[in-house]
Amino acid sequence: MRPVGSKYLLEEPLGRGATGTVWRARQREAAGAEAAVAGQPGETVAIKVLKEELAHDPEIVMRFLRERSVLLRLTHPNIVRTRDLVVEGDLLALVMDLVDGPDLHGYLRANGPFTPVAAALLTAQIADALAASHADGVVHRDLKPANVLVAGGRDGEQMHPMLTDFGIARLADSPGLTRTHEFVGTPAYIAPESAEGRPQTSAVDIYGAGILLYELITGRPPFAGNTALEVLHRHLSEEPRRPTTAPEPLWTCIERCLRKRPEERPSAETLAHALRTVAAGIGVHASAAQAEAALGVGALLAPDPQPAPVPNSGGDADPTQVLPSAAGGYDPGAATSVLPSTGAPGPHAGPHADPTQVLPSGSGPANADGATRAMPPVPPGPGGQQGQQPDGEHPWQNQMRAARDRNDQTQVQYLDPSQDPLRRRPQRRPAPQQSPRLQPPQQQPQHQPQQQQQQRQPQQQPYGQQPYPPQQQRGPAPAPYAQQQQQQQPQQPQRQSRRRQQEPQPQRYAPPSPAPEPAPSRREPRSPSPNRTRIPGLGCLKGCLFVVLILFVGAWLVWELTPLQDWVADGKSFWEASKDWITDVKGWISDVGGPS
Ligand SMILES: Nc1ncnc2c1ncn2[C@@H]1O[C@H](COP(=O)(O)OP(=O)(O)OP(=O)(O)O)[C@@H](O)[C@H]1O
Repeated sequence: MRPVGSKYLLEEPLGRGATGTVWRARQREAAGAEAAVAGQPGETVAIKVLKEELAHDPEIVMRFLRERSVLLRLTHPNIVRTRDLVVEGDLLALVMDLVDGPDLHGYLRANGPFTPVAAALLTAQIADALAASHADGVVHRDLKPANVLVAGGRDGEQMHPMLTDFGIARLADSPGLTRTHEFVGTPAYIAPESAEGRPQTSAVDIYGAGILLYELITGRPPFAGNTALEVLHRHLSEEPRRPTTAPEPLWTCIERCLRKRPEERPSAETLAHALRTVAAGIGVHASAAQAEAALGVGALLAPDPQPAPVPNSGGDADPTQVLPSAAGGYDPGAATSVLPSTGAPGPHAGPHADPTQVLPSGSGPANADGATRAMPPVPPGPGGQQGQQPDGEHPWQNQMRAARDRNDQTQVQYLDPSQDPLRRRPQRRPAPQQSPRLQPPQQQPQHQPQQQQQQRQPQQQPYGQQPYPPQQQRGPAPAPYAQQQQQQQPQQPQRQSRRRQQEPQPQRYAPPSPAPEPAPSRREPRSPSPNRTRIPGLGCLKGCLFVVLILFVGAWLVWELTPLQDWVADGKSFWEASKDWITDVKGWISDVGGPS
């Protein structure tokens, strides 16, 4: 097992995403005061180890530390709690509560679409989580089924969705990673303004909630295509079609969320209320008043008057400029990608964006937005003045060093390379309902079509053995909800995860010393052939020569050892005798016919 910081041990990978790998891990000892949750020795947690390329980028490391307080204080029953942030050497990790359940993407693939009532109630809880985070100035920006973990749901329990990956989009959105004018997100879930590089607000999460709701009731997102470019175009230009399975009030909610103009979308709080009204009014036990309220849900869905802004999220859109570059393979349902933005660089983004713009300071444009408000104050430097380190050190580098010092206390212990969990990949296991996945685009150099090719793969299946309740058996739900859920068959759920293409693993723990445990037996590698030179046709030539030799020897033996020679001689006499015989016959014939 591999230690992360001095407090945690990674046990097994749970899944891999675009920004890192999530591990089941165990707490070695209680975390320090800097953690939001101290935890107990032996406690199981989930740890997201961010990709090395993120961890190597000083800008991202600083952003990681800057976001520390935002992430740690974000608590809500429908948000996966971040317990601690670990900086160890150049390893960055988020310690989270371990959620015992599949993600919504895997659940959906295993169980099929939800009933409208169930989908409305589930999305209402997700909207609750969004409302709480938006109130705190935090916009998720990567809402999708894979980022919703589902706890509960067994033995009649009600499903409990929990939103995860908060702040990850913000981390990955660093100029260090995206370098040029790009955005981080999932094409199927990207809001039009993000696709165009226009400024983003919390309305992007509402758009994501609309897509999610659509996917929950149909099993697929409304805008699909073979390339990211195609999907982006559809988000920008196509109106979603009402699915046959969507009751009118529910469609009203979806349609409002999917408005192209962000300022026409409702707030998360309004959406949650509207969805509960719809769920109560479309069930079979709905009263006349409830049904009427559901039909009038449009009146509830007023546009959000004050959406929370996303800092540095583009501007000055020019869709024609960059859209054609957003081509490439595309996984419609899954992966978070770093995509080229479809807009021109805005005042706070782009290749020349000044990262310090997002640093809290007394004034300036960065301070005007909500997310900046949520950031912790800049600590004073050694000289007591913020941002004025003698060697021009970035004000956040103190924190970075302090965090590293804190975590570098980790004892360096021998780790057999074959046992290093960071070298292992999530296990691929057969899955009953694995959906075929398309290859998403891969990240390309600057100004090129880029996306990260990712592949979902089945992974450890902690739920594979346990019957997860089907949507129609999901426990004490509101009466209409429970009744509506009697049309679908139960299936085994499974967790699914994504794996980026051949992502290199951190290899920091391989000091040579005796192995504490015997390494698992491995197949002996096949020894290479001694004849390493391959001559085309040599085998055939050798075969032919061998056959000729055999024939020659055989013929010689037959000639010498059999009476063939006598037979040949006899054959000559016989031939001559035959000729004499023929001559005699001819003479006889001429004698017979001659005088007469
Ligand atoms: N707190 C957690 N508890 C249990 N499992 C988790 C937790 N967080 C993530 N997982 C599992 O790990 C998988 C991978 O998580 P990750 O967030 O890296 O994936 P992702 O959201 O698909 O990736 P990305 O958004 O970076 O493309 C998830 O699909 C989920 O099954």
